[in-house]
Amino acid sequence: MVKKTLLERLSGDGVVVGDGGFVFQLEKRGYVKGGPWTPEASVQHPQAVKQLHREFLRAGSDVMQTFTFYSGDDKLKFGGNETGNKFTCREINEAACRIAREVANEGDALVGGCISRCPSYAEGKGKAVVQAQAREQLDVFTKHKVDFIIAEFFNYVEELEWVLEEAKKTGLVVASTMSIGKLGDKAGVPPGQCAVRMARAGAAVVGVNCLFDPETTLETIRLMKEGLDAEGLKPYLMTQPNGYHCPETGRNGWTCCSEYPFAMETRLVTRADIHKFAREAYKLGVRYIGGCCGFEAYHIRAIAEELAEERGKWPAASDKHEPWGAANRLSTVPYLQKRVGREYWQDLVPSSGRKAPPTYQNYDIHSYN
Ligand SMILES: N[C@@H](CCSCCCCC(=O)O)C(=O)O
Ligand SMILES: [Zn+2]
Repeated sequence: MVKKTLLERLSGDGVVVGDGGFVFQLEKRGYVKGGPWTPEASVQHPQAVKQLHREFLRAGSDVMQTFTFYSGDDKLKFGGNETGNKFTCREINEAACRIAREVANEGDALVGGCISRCPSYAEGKGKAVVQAQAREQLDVFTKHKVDFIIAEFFNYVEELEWVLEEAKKTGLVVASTMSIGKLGDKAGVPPGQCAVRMARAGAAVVGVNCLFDPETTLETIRLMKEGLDAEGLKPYLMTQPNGYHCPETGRNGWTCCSEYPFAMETRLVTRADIHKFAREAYKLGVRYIGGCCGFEAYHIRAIAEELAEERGKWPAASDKHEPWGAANRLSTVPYLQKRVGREYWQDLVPSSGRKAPPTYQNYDIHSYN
């Protein structure tokens, strides 16, 4: 089957549904070490990586992002991490490309070769070192014929420009996202200027991923769009926020929350939140809509279901899910049978359930017999 390319899917107002979060999900499942967050699981536990790709494919993802986040050799060794002595970037990227392609071929999905920021930039090692690291990763993507490149999670637009310079040489389409909020990158470059520089450096798709929640991400992509419009630039827009409500953050996003990274659970977004996010992103003109850390398969399904009409298709996982809880009618509990419909779920504000701070509601437990 000849698959439509990324640009063919995006052209004509098409919508591409991205995948969800890998390192956070695989850490919870015991296959990734939180802290370094490196992707050696692509070599050590390929079945676990494959399973997660499959879950996102079934949920509606059009893209299998190679599990190569933070796979640069400098990151694998960073801080004395033993991982760098046991695994190389090349072998991780090779394994990850094979896994992503295998699952992508189980459906109509594309493979996005994922490259992310490297510690060498922040350590000031310079352009030659950063670009040599990027070439190592990009070479594997070229060899494995990935469908396009995803350059993600950059917090300095200059580093991303250096990587985009190398990525352009592959001849592949590049989608690039920065991990920034309304305040812009770590050097103080505002979001609009970051977007303009990404587009001018050759990215066909520009946007933001992670670090910020869906609401902040929408505000940031709006600023990016304004910057692009002012320069008459029209790249496609992409958003893959994290899946945790964290409005109280400055330039460094959710890492400022004391709960980051191992106690974020009560902040997790609901599927109703993601319906809202997907719709707002679509109305803003975003056409590559996915998620990052915290986004599980049911969140991706919520994107695919919210935009099913625009996409002209439903995800496979919808055969086990009737939108807006309609299947609750089949519950044996009378009052649960009533918890159906968009009007019930879309504005429900979940409690954390904890007694302190008092964010739980004083239910009369006898009213639910
Ligand atoms: N494509 C990747 C993006 C991960 S984004 C950030 C992960 C944590 C980074 C950190 O705390 O250093 C994934 O889905 O895991
Ligand atoms: Zn993330």
